[in-house]
Amino acid sequence: MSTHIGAKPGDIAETVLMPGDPYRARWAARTFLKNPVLVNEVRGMLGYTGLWNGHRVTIQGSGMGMPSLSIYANELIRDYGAQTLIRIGSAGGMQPHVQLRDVVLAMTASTTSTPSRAIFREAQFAPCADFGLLRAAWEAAQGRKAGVHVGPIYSTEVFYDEREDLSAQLSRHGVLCVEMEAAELYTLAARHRRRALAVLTISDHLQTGESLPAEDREQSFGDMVEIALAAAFA
Ligand SMILES: O=P(O)(O)O[C@H]1O[C@H](CO)[C@@H](O)[C@H]1O
Ligand SMILES: O=c1cc[nH]c(=O)[nH]1
Repeated sequence: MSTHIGAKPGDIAETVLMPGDPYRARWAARTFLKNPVLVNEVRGMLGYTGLWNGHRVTIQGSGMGMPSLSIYANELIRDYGAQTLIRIGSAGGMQPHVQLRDVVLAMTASTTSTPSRAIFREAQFAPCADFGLLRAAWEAAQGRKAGVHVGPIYSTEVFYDEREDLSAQLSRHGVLCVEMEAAELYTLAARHRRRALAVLTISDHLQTGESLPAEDREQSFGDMVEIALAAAFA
C-alpha cells in the first residue's frame, strides 16, 4: 500500500495505462484486459490489473490535473516500480485539421507550470515523450479509421482558462490540442528514467465548439487504448 493506492506489493504491473477518469479505467480494463482484477479503489480512483496478449498491464485512474496525476505517477514509480506509463486521455482540439475522435500522440507538452516547476528555477524544461514508445504508437496507429496526429500539445493547469490570447498563440505555434496531465507525467518519467507517452482522443474542439458527451469520453475511445497497449509491448 502507498499513501493513495491500496494495491499490495506485486499487484501493479510494470506497464501502467493512466486515464484521468477512473470509470474509463474500469471500462478499458473490462474491455481490453483478460481477467482484470480491481487493485485500487482508494478515493474511488479505480485501478485494475489484468493481461493483454499475455502481458501484465495495470490501468489506473490519475484524476484530473497535474497535481493529481503527480500523486499517482509518483507512487506508481516509487512504491510499485512502474517502468512504462502511458496516459490515455481526452483533449480539446486546437487546429482545424485535428477533429473530434482523432488520436493525438503527444511528442512534447508545453505548459505554464507543473508541480515540478520549482525545481527548474529559470530553466524552461521541455517535457517530451519517450521516442521508442512514440514511434511504436505511430506504427500501431497506421491503417486505423481514426485520424492520427503526432506533435506538440499543451498541458494546462486550468480547464476554464480565461487566457484566450494564450490558446491563440499556442495554436499559432502548431500546438495540436490541450489536456491537463502530460507535461508532469513526462517530467516525472525523465526524472526517474522511465518511459512515458500520452495518447489522446479529441473530445471537444476549442475552435469549433463541438464536444462529445461524458459517456463517449468514458467508454468509446478504444483506438487510443489499443494503440497504447500495442506501443507498450512493441
Ligand atoms: O479525460 P481525461 O483523461 O481526464 O483528460 C482530460 O479531461 C479532463 C478535463 O475534462 C482533464 O483531466 C483533461 O486532461
Ligand atoms: O483539458 C481538456 C480536455 C479536454 N478538452 C479541453 O478543452 N481541455
